[in-house]
Amino acid sequence: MTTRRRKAGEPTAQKREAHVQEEEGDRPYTRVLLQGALVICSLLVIRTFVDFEEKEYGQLATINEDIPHRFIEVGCSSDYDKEKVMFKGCIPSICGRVIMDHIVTREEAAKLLDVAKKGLSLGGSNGGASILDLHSGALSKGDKFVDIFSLQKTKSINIFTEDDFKLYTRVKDRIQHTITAEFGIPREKLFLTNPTFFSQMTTKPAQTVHDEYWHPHVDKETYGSFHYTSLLYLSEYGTDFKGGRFVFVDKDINKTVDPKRGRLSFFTSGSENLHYVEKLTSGTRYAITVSFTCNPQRAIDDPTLR
Ligand SMILES: O=C(O)CCC(=O)C(=O)O
Ligand SMILES: [Fe+2]
Repeated sequence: MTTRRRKAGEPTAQKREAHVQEEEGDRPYTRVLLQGALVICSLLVIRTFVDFEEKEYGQLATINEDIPHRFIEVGCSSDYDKEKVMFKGCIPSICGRVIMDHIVTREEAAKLLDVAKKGLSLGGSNGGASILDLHSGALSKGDKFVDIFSLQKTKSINIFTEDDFKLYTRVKDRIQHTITAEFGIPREKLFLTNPTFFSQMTTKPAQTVHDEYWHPHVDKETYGSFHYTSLLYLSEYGTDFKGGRFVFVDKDINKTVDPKRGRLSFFTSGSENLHYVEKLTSGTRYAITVSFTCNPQRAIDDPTLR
């Protein structure tokens, strides 16, 4: 039998055992500590992310709200300075955004949706957004535009009725009247301008840059003649489509407008109202962009059945 002498400073057998037990007991304790730290870190990350999301998006009009009237003033950009004298009384002196859910009824919006669908069924872009302009007849088809009225003739079909046009004009007149009342413009100083169009947005990838609806833009720059832009929503965020919210790009936080059938949103068209539409993630979104100008030379007539 061999025995070994304990060296000076070497722990006794009992001490060694106690130490081993301590180490083994330590491991789960350390693990619990680490797991705790991990949970706290994850919670912090989630919190930061939620904060970021909240900072990124303020909600101006949600799908669950019913909004008789909401006016949000924003400081006017200098975009109108050169035109103030020329179009006195019409150029905005107060700029802003307005949401009104009761100017157009849900029934009227549903009928306009039918008009949009039957018109767009004759065409449709290769992806992204498609438009139908009842004034000029322009309809997206593939990677270009065709004239829907000529197309009707070639196909010997009549898809629109007098009533469709009457409804469109009646709704447009009401929107125009609402904008003049809201911004204090004499009625005879504001004119419908082009392009005024139905839009259809899908998840199908856009093939041309014109069909990419998700880029931030200023309507006054993009379309030239616009002073007031209005958007009438024909379908619903969350049920008819997902994604596709309208977003005002602001310095502090972006503000969203959820499209809702019959919801009217209008705003001054300068760079105080930079905006875009979020990419859709499912479904199809329909709206009408109804555009107004203070420049009588850029006025367009009501559309007629041809
Ligand atoms: O449909 C929308 O919500 C916005 C469309 C738009 O920005 C435009 O037509 O210029
Ligand atoms: Fe726009």
